[in-house]
Amino acid sequence: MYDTQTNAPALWQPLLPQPHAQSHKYSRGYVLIQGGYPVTGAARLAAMAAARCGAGMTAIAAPEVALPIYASALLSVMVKPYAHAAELQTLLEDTRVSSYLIGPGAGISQDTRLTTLAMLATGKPVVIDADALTTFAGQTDTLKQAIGASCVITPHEGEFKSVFGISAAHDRPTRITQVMTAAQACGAIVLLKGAHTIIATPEGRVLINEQAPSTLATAGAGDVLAGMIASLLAQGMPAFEACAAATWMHAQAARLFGVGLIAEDLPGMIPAVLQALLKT
Ligand SMILES: NC(=O)C1=CN([C@@H]2O[C@H](COP(=O)(O)OP(=O)(O)OC[C@H]3O[C@@H](n4cnc5c(N)ncnc54)[C@H](OP(=O)(O)O)[C@@H]3O)[C@@H](O)[C@H]2O)[C@@H](O)CC1
Ligand SMILES: Nc1ncnc2c1ncn2[C@@H]1O[C@H](COP(=O)(O)OP(=O)(O)O)[C@@H](O)[C@H]1O
Repeated sequence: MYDTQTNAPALWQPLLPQPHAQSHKYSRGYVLIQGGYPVTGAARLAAMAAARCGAGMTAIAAPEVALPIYASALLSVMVKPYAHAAELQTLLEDTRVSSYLIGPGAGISQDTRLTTLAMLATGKPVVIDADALTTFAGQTDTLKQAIGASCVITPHEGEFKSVFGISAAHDRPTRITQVMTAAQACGAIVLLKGAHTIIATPEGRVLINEQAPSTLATAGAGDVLAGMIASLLAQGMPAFEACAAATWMHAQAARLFGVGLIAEDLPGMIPAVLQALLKT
């Protein structure tokens, strides 16, 4: 049996990170995002969301060929170009990095898979989304062996099916049980996205987020959510609460914006959502 709670700020609000007088940019959390090529929009959306959620430093590690695209479209987000795998590994080993995100726009390739494993090998929090998840299709055991503390995977239904080999059920109790079983099987927090997002830990904690507006069904909204989770993890928020807070704030940002929402609109709404949460 499980006890499913509905996601609400009371569950995580006191744990939201806040800067203090002694903070510097690196001490506020450093999110390193793998930037893809030729799909570059997804990592940029994630990076803007990570920065707006309070990480003091957000950087995109990008193949050298993509440097002009990333650098011309980003100001506060740093771009770290690499020419080959060894240079990327050096970027990953920067001791100041406090969380990683891989998947948005990464491409379904052996390189993406190896970079995901290299991120996991650091022992720091990792968010695995989109293409990076797909590179582990049907390989839950491999994921489980590689996953250490604070790993979050964020599949939509299609990715859930490809990684865990089962279609997410439509009836709620079965769906929740499936996500809990998936979390146990891979040893990570599993966040199954959808109109109602389910968040489950390997230890059996589970939450359901119910306040997302249907305007969130728009390209890139999931990339924004992944960046938000990575940001809260980088700032030291416990992983389950970071997932719950990011999912709630993501939905709230969309609600505040209203109709006509596109993914680019979400990062800019985060400050108003955070401000209201930190005031109450
Ligand atoms: N601005 C940018 O740069 C953006 C870049 N992006 C990046 O592009 C990359 C590939 O993105 P993508 O959309 O081609 O792949 P993906 O989402 O896996 O769809 C493939 C197939 O999966 C299915 N499917 C999808 N969603 C489903 C669901 N909820 N529930 C069930 N099934 C679902 C559906 O197939 P069907 O089931 O309909 O046959 C669909 O045709 C990826 O790296 C991403 O991060 C995007 O984030 C957009 C903004
Ligand atoms: N009908 C819906 N109602 C509310 N939220 C939705 C709905 N459909 C999708 N979402 C949310 O929108 C986001 C879509 O993410 P995802 O499927 O990864 O798209 P993308 O890959 O384009 O970023 C998720 O946060 C999901 O929970």
